[in-house]
Parts: sequence; structure tokens; C-alpha cells
Amino acid sequence: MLNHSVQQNKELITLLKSTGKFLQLSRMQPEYFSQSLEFVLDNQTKVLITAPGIICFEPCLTQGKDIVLSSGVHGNETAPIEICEQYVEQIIREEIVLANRVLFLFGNLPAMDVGKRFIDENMNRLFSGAHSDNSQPVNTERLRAKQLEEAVSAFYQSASQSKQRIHYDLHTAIKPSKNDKFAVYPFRHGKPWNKAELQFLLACGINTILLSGSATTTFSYYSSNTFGADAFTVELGKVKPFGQNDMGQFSAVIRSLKALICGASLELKPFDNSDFLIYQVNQVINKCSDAFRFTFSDDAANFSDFPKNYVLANDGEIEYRCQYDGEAIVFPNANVALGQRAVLTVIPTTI
Ligand SMILES: O=C(O)CCC(=O)N[C@@H](CCC(=O)O)C(=O)O
Ligand SMILES: [Zn+2]
Repeated sequence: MLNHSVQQNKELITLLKSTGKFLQLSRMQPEYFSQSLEFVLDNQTKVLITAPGIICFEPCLTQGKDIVLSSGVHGNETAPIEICEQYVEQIIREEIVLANRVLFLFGNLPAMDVGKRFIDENMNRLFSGAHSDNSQPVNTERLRAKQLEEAVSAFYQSASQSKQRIHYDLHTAIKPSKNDKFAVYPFRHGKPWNKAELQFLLACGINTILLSGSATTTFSYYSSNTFGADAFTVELGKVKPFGQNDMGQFSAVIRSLKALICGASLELKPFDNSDFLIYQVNQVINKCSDAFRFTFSDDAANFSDFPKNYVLANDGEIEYRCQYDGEAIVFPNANVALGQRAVLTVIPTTI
């Protein structure tokens, strides 16, 4: 690998400071970031770039929150990428000033370029070390999942005075949803659900929460389980190509996340179950064969519910039925790889 000259690094920093276009440069000229780059903004915020799409900001005064904002773990889920790209640009151009350390991760850059969920494999099934399963061939998603894990690990472990670790892994759903924004709360192995976090999500306009009932290999579970972070997979609207998102739909999210990273006061409503639609995962239905078929229509929205005993899917001889009246479907996708989750079912609950 060629070493970048001091002059080349100076020019790159000048370019970044004047344009703020970190994501664009990461996608178009990833070689610019093949070596770590560190610099300081005029407002004394430290900037550390460790790879294309991986940028960390450390203000000189912090309120002690270490916040990871990841987007684009699925390359075609563009709204969150556009939201985070905007923050990064505003921070580098010093249009906003942080009051907390923030690590921005733009997940799957090659998949963004081709407008696809992934190139070889769903990256959000490769965390907590699943990327390094030696029985599977190495691919771009496996390498990137490992790199993203290492970035999160280094970020949390290098904090000098951490009061709270947070990770919002921002996605968009493939299907329309009855509630266009919702969050998956990774399994906490019996630790209580953090109501303050749900109050924050409500301020973001997210009132629908899925409580996960088991360990997974998603990114948010990794940060939650490995680092005790308050972590969520946050679903913001529906998959759309770059430039076609109605950003007005996300104004509460954009405002609240900005307040969080910049340390502005947030007027959070006291926690009240009746403000939320809280669901617990009841069934995780994996695709076992190519014969897997749903019985409901392809355009059924997330959170469509069915009566008890309704047959949701057939997989060869296997029949999957609702176990409760009002059991609802989330993330139906019959096109997943064999062995992967084809749908979740959820039932209402409270905390
Ligand atoms: O709409 C869909 O089918 C998928 C949207 C998406 O990418 N969701 C995440 C959820 C991860 C979790 O369960 O925490 C995923 O499937 O990876
Ligand atoms: Zn996604």
C-alpha cells in the first residue's frame, strides 16, 4: 500500500473541511481513506477517519455520551444514509457543534453504489463474530462487518469518561408499515428495558417498539450485548432510491438526533405505556427450503395481523400458524437465503 504524503493529506483535509463531503469521497475515492487520517476542526473537535465510511468526532467538552449512528448496513436503505451524511457535513463544516462523542458508520458502500440491500450476503446477520465463521467463504460483507465491529469496539473502549453508550442502527423497511417508523429493541438477557430510551424514541416520532426475545447476529444486538450500549435497530420509512425520500417525514428524528449529539435539552414526555405500541416477538420463522411460501399477499404491510390458527406460511411439509388472535407479521421476505429469517411474528405487550 502506498503511503499518502503529508502534502496529499493536507489537501484531503482542506477538501473535507471546505465541502464536508465525507460519504461522497468515501464512495468515489475510497483509496483516500486507506490509511487513518486525524485532524482538528477550528472549534477543537477532533476528527478521526479510520476507513472509508467510518468517521469519529470528539468535541473538547463532552457530556459523556458515546453515540454510534450507523446507516447503510443495507445499501438500498437510503433515508438514514442521507440523514447521517447531512450531520457529518454540518459537523465538518462547523455548522453544528457536538457535545458528545459520535461515531458515524456508513455500512455497505459497494451495495449503496448499486442500489442493493447487499452484494453477497446480508451484513446484518454477520455481527458478534458471525463474520468469521471459517466454514463460510469470505466476502465483502464479512470483511466490512468485522471492520465495523472493530470501529465500535475501539470507539467505546477509548472513551475517557463514558456515562452512556448508545447505538442507533438506522434502517428502512422493505414493505410499507402500518406505522412508518419503528424500532427493534435487541434482547437484553433479562436486563430491564430502558424507558428513558423509549421516551427518546417517542420524541423522534417512533412509538412502535418490538422487544426481541432472543440473541441475534444483528449490529444493534452486538453493541447492546458486547458493550452494554442502549442499542436499537431503527426503521425509518420504506426503501427508496437516493434523492427520492420525503425528508419531511423524518423531521422529528432529524431534530431529536441532532439535539442528542449536540447536547441540546430534549423535552421528553414521561413514560406511559399508552403512548406506545409495544410488541414482543412471538415467532421467528426461518426459511428452510425453496418451497417456502407466504399465504398472505406480497403487498401486506408490516404489522398486518391475523386470527389465531391462520396459516401464515408453508415450507414444504411445514405449516406456520398464528398462535394468538391479533398476531402480526413484521419483515416478511420469502427471498432470503436458506436458514435465514423470513418473517417475525409479534403480539402486543406492555413493559
Ligand atoms: O423490511 C425488511 O424486511 C428488513 C428491514 C431491515 O433491514 N431490518 C433489520 C432488522 C434487524 C433487527 O431485527 O434488529 C434486518 O432485517 O436486518
Ligand atoms: Zn435494513
